[in-house]
Amino acid sequence: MYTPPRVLTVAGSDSGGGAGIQADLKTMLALGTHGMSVLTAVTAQNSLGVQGAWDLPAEAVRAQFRSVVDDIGVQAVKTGMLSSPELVETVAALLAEVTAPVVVDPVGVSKHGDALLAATALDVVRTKLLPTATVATPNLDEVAQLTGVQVHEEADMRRAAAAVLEFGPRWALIKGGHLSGDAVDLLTDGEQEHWLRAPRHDNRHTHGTGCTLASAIAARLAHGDTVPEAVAAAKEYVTGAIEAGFRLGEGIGPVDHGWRLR
Ligand SMILES: Nc1ncnc2c1ncn2[C@@H]1O[C@H](COP(=O)(O)OP(=O)(O)O)[C@@H](O)[C@H]1O
Ligand SMILES: Cc1ncc(COP(=O)(O)O)c(N)n1
Repeated sequence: MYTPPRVLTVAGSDSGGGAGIQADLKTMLALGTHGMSVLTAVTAQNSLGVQGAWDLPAEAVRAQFRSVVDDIGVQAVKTGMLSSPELVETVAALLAEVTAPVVVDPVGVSKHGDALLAATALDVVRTKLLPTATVATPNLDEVAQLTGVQVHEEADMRRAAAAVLEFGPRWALIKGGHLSGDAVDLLTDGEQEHWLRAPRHDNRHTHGTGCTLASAIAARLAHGDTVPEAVAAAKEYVTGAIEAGFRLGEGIGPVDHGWRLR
């Protein structure tokens, strides 16, 4: 009997279904894996923004993680919204005991500018969470928050990646989605350098792009891809999902996780 690779997301819930745990699980299914979740926080969220957010107790995060890892096992893990210093610390300690590859999306702020990580948690992200990462996937705002490096053009992305690698992830994927022109990301481990370039789709329905990309990387890693192979496949998937993004509610709609099924 075939058993699909198992992938775990440790992230927050987006009630609107476009980002967070919901985006992660849809992506994992679309890429042929069995998705599992450790919920860190619950948000009341829709296409207009985040209307409320509540953290789960650290004990609940630890218990979910134990339930999944001790019985089912994981072949890759992805982290997203971790919200508070205490939860970042808790998750970093749990990840330290995992041998599977870990994709850390250091989620800071939602597309609408709502904070999803306390400013007081930045230091724990730098010193405890990033060192556990096989791949860290900051967007340009997160790069600036974590390293102080401001990226205004593609040429600045090398400096940004070097600054992120200082915190200890094996690979840094600097996402250039917030620049103009082609959607260009830089993947590097400090030696190899891979530039991933896709046409920019003029589609405002981009809610969940970062979550989707990071989960797709984790799913491909669980299938056994190398990091460069996984990131290339994930970039292709997220680009198609952005192109197919659709209107939902009155604001920014989601990417289409099911685009390959249509
Ligand atoms: N309009 C767009 N067209 C095509 N690709 C995009 C677009 N916006 C973002 N991307 C890509 O989506 C992925 C997520 O990037 P980004 O939006 O910067 O992350 P985040 O959601 O964390 O802010 C990256 O691969 C980026 O290049
Ligand atoms: C619960 C939750 N987690 C993450 C994001 C970031 O979304 P994006 O992928 O668009 O940066 C979000 N809006 N909500």
